[in-house]
Amino acid sequence: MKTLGYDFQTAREKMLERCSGLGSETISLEKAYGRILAKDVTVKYDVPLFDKSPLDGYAFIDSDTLNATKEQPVNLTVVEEIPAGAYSGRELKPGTAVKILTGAPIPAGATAVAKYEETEFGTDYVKLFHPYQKMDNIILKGEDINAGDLVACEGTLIDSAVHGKLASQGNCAIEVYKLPLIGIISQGNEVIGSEEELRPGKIYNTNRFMLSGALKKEDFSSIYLGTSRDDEVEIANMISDAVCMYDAVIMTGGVSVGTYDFTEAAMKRAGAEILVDKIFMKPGSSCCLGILNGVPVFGLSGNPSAAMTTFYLVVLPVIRKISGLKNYLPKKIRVRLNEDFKKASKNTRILKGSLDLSQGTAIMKLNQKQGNGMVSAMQDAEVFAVIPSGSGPVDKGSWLEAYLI
Ligand SMILES: Nc1nc2c(c(=O)[nH]1)N[C@H]1C(S)=C(S)[C@@H](COP(=O)(O)OP(=O)(O)OC[C@H]3O[C@@H](n4cnc5c(N)ncnc54)[C@H](O)[C@@H]3O)O[C@H]1N2
Ligand code: MOO
Repeated sequence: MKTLGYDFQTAREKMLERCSGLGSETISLEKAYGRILAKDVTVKYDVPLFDKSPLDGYAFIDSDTLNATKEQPVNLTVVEEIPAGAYSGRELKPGTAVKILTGAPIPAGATAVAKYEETEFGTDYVKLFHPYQKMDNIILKGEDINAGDLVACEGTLIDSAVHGKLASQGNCAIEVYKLPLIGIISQGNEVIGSEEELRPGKIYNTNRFMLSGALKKEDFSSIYLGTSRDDEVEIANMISDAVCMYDAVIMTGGVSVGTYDFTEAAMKRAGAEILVDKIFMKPGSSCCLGILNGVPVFGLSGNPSAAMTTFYLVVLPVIRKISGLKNYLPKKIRVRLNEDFKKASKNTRILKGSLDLSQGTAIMKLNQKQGNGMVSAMQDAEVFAVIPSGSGPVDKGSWLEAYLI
């Protein structure tokens, strides 16, 4: 008897509120890409560290150019060259200029930069043909990042931009959350491995690869722990072992109400607390989700598309949260259907499709195969759209709430 049924948001919340980030570890900047910050990082050094030139040209004092015209240019004496990486200790005097290269520090006293193309120059002079304003073509110290600013807060993914910001502060040790490792268990007397000979009634295991691939796409590592027979004790033992070694366990199969569906009984036998035993959506309603020794255990449908629906809407956000990520929920958008969806939806229905952004709006191209047991239903899927329960057929051009997967 199923008594713990919820909409997918509530089911997800039930699991999320019982899970949190693993401990932290300190790693080098070299290894930081793709990891998640375990504490706020503030800036030590201004970026840039000094006022600098954005151009190859000449630096000078703006007031020297007050009367410069095309006909009567101002002629300044070039006293020095400052390439990037060099530094001039001299203060610039009126009537003089320095040749300066992109990225080089502006010398003391200089207040403007002109690019080569606007000047006429020789080795020891430069002519300027119009007046310049104070700070023309000067990148100011701290303009990009100010010392004391927050580089990124706890729970942020170190993507290439954040990695760059961290790198701007020198070779620092970075505190990140430990990486979760996920165990995958398949279930079913009918399920065989791809190396095995196909016999009548048997099927090849597709779910383990769909799950491990979807995890890998988000940089989560998983290990396939094998396929159990439809046997309550065997499944319970696999779950008990798995929660000692892994930070989350995902199983498929055996969550319905048939004679050979043992997931819930096995989870209970292993000592798990069951938090959800049904989700009000199609596909993906059949599931059994719980916690054992603080480790989330997800029993998903054996049907491939049903399993992946629950995976993206419920399981992945929980795994993201365990990994320390602050933004763990799937991104919500609105999409327009590219064709009629003719069936009425008694339950909340999750449609799969791809996104076409070429016409300036998010158009969802419905996958032609939507069945809960179909492997093809997930092909090219980028977005899950939600048809609310009780809806009739949905017309082409209708707007639906959707989630990016
Ligand atoms: N009397 C009822 N029967 C069913 C109901 C129901 O409400 N009442 N719900 C149906 C729905 S909806 C779903 S979804 C499935 C859920 O089934 P199970 O989670 O118990 O999964 P199995 O029966 O073990 O398998 C279902 C299907 O998937 C195939 N399978 C299993 N594992 C794999 C794998 N690793 N790779 C590929 N395919 C797999 C399996 O052979 C079955 O065909 O229950 C309905 N029944
Ligand atoms: O429960 Mo099934 O998972 O609706 O497709």
